[in-house]
Amino acid sequence: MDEVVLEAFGKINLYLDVLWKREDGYHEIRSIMQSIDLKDTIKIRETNSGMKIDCAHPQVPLDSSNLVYKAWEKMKEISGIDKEVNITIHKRIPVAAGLAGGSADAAAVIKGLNILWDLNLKEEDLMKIGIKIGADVPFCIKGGTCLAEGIGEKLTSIEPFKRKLLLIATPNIPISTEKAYKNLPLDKIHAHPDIDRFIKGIKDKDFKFVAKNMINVMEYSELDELKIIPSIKEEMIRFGALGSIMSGSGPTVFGLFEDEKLMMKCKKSLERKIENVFFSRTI
Ligand SMILES: C[C@@](CO)(OP(=O)(O)O)[C@H](O)COP(=O)(O)OP(=O)(O)OC[C@H]1O[C@@H](n2ccc(N)nc2=O)[C@H](O)[C@@H]1O
Ligand SMILES: Nc1ncnc2c1ncn2[C@@H]1O[C@H](COP(=O)(O)OP(=O)(O)O)[C@@H](O)[C@H]1O
Repeated sequence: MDEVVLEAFGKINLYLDVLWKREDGYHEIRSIMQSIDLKDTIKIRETNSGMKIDCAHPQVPLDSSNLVYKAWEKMKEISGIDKEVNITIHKRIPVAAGLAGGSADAAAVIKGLNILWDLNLKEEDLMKIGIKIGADVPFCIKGGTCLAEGIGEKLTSIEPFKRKLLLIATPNIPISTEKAYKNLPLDKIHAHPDIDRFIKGIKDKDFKFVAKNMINVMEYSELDELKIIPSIKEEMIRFGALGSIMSGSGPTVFGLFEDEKLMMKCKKSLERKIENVFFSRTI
């Protein structure tokens, strides 16, 4: 085999709490991470003519700063295999949007090279490689519905929260994750919501409870780029979403709906002011 094609699924945070800043600059978090059916497609092909990345999306770098390049470098280092590859990214996940698009692509390359190079590494080993690239990469390798702790790398699968209707609205305002964390006034976040109760809601399949209790403390980040968030959330609720919050460091806002027709109406309304509005489902 000299070629593999993989799907790289995006994620949302159904719950995101930031606890404290560590000495290494990273933040300790507690999150419920959820895979969604919005995906990039990654093709990895062995080549002798130099490492090359192809992607038609103008915001995706094609050099060594691309997370797929870093994933290839790490896999070479760990396996001792020094083979060049051509990686083609079909980008559908909005970039720098809080949906972990770059991390999903890196996760797909880690999994893909494990297959292509016959490494037989276990999922846990792949996740350890993933954390060297980014905090969201281990989750993108594992997928599903997980409690994420530490900086996002300590993952515990919980009851699946599948096939829930999502409306996703991504304003065209790329946000740097680093800046969003830096501008988070941790001293003002006093009430940390009850995650155990939230997880119980997922286990009990209490969809309404989950939808109404979703929370993302990163919405408090003091960035001008995030000023648009409350109005999108309000519009989602006005049109019948059972709950609506920002995903990750934003600016994507998603709403959980029960009624497809209401969701359709909401999409039409939001499209008047937001560039990217689309339907998705949890997986
Ligand atoms: C906020 C979250 C929530 O799932 O997602 P996104 O909005 O990026 O999708 C994650 O914590 C983001 O994970 P990820 O985007 O992989 O972060 P990384 O590339 O590892 O780190 C980028 C920068 O964010 C900050 N960072 C990241 C993770 C974390 N737990 N604490 C941090 O302080 C650090 O300043 C780091 O330099
Ligand atoms: N494969 C990739 N896809 C998207 N962005 C990438 C990729 N590799 C590196 N990047 C860079 O990473 C930044 C964050 O991208 P992304 O992972 O989409 O956002 P987020 O962390 O908010 O989910 C982008 O600004 C982009 O320059």
